[in-house]
Amino acid sequence: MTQDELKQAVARAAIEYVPANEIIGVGTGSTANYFIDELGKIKDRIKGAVASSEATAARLRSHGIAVLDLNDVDFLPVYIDGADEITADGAMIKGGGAALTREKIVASVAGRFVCIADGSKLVTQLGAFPLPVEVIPMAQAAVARQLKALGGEPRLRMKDGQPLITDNGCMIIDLAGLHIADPRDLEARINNIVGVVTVGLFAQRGADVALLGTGDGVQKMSF
Ligand SMILES: O=C(CO)[C@H](O)[C@H](O)COP(=O)(O)O
Repeated sequence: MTQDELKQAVARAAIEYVPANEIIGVGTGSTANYFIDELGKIKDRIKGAVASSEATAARLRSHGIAVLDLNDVDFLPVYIDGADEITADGAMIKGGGAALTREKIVASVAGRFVCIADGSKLVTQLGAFPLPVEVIPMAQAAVARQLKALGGEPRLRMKDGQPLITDNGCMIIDLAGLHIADPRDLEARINNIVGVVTVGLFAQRGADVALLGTGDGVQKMSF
């Protein structure tokens, strides 16, 4: 199976986690896009969705799914999203699609985080994928110096020759070369740097369930 077929398989499997007559949280990225396409097929079963990015909101709307403002929602039973890396205990690196801040916010309001990913995302230690950190633009150089002091190699994410600007008007620094032995501790330390909006480590609040696409079918892990 191709990587896209594995992503489609987990997107289909995730429909089982969508409760009827509720509002759910929806993530960002290619796997989340496949999930949105599946959700479109059962759209009358849910009340609507809270999106973790403008791109996700547009795709949900294109399927006729109501997109709600998180400020009008008290609780989401489930948040369904992809990951760039996930460990066997549910800690993740996210933000490859630059949506980490809204992803973390929407996930924080959800009862259950269901991670959907192809099996290549399962790792024994986080860090081979450069860790995304969303920063306030005026602080990007100062934050980069502090991130370098943590042992990584910071690089400002670019798009079309310019710094990428997120949905929040901020920038992304990707921190390469880390071997993350204690994800919760590193999450706290990076969160503590002035000028950091969000770090793409999802360890303090990791996944509750992971659906991983493999050649032998969808592997389910609960944490
Ligand atoms: O965190 C994310 C976006 O900010 C995505 O979940 C992550 O990058 C995985 O993307 P894909 O499903 O395309 O592999």
